[in-house]
Amino acid sequence: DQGEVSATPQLFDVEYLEPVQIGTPPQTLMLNFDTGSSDLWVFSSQTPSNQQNGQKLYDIESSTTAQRLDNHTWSITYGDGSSSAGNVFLDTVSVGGITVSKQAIESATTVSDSFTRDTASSGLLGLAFDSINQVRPTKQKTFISNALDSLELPLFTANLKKGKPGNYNFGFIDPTEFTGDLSFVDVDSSNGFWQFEASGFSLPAANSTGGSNSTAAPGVAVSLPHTAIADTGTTLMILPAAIAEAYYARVAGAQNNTQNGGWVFPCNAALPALTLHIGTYRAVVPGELIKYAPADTDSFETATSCFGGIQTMQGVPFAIYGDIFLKAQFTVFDFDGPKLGFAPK
Ligand SMILES: Cc1ccc(-c2noc([C@H]3C[C@@H](O)CN3)n2)cc1F
Repeated sequence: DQGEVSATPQLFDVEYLEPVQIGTPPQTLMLNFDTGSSDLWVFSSQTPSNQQNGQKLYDIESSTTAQRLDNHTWSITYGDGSSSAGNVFLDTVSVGGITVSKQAIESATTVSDSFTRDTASSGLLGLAFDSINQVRPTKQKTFISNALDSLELPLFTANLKKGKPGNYNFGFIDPTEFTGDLSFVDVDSSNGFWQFEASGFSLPAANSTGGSNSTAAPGVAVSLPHTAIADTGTTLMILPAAIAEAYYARVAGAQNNTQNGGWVFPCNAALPALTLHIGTYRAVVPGELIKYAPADTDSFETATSCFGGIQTMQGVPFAIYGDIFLKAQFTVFDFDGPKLGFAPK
């Protein structure tokens, strides 16, 4: 089989939502596909009403194929401290025409505030490795793990875009979605993530006049080996401080302001491209993608201070190449290897 679903960005591309059919007759819920986790959980008829805020629910009782997975529960905490927990059911799940019967559906009996406030999302669909699934006493498989044997190729691709719908494909690589050749890098899945090694970065030559989306020949290359994960469920790029410092040193007026949560800069600043070195691949992230969101008002029209798409975070053992990065690269998540493929688009 082959499948394709749209990936629709929410405000400021904070997350991307994809339609998923659950149960019989099918109930379509918008879920957040997350290559940084491995649980498929949903707001459901078991979610307390005071923790709901209009989210569409998985109505367990009205699905004729729902089966309770007795004595199994789940509980998960995400990188930003948000969390959810509940019971487990098995039911039929389809994504872009790819169907898995007896998929573990994790029904939320509690969700933290940020999920309650996230009104458009009915939950998450994890696309990382089964080893970090949080169902106990017996871990459950992800949708992609269950679907793998039925796919033409054991892979899926992510094609996220700035401010407009992109797509995920399952089981095939669409050559019209990228330019040039794909570059592949080995994945170490021992921590359950799409984890790989990056070797450094480069910035445009200081005196280049290249604008915010210039892809002028990158200037000096800086060797800075670091481990990273490809994470569609993280909005920004969380990078080693050395890279963030070198980048924002090239942005007039940039400052790392802990009270508004990280690196900000004047919205009229010229933002250089950042090029990340992954094996022989040079992943260019244009400056326009790094001008992430207004920081001092709700709109780019009135904001003077803007929040950077490149941030740092204490205590995270690896860099997180999130949506800011993935908006600039066509990415192949290949279970054969496993390996990641990147290409410009
Ligand atoms: C409200 C809300 C909060 C967090 C997340 C969230 N989803 O994936 C991730 C990243 C970080 C790591 O945990 C795995 N991938 N974060 C989604 C939300 F809708």
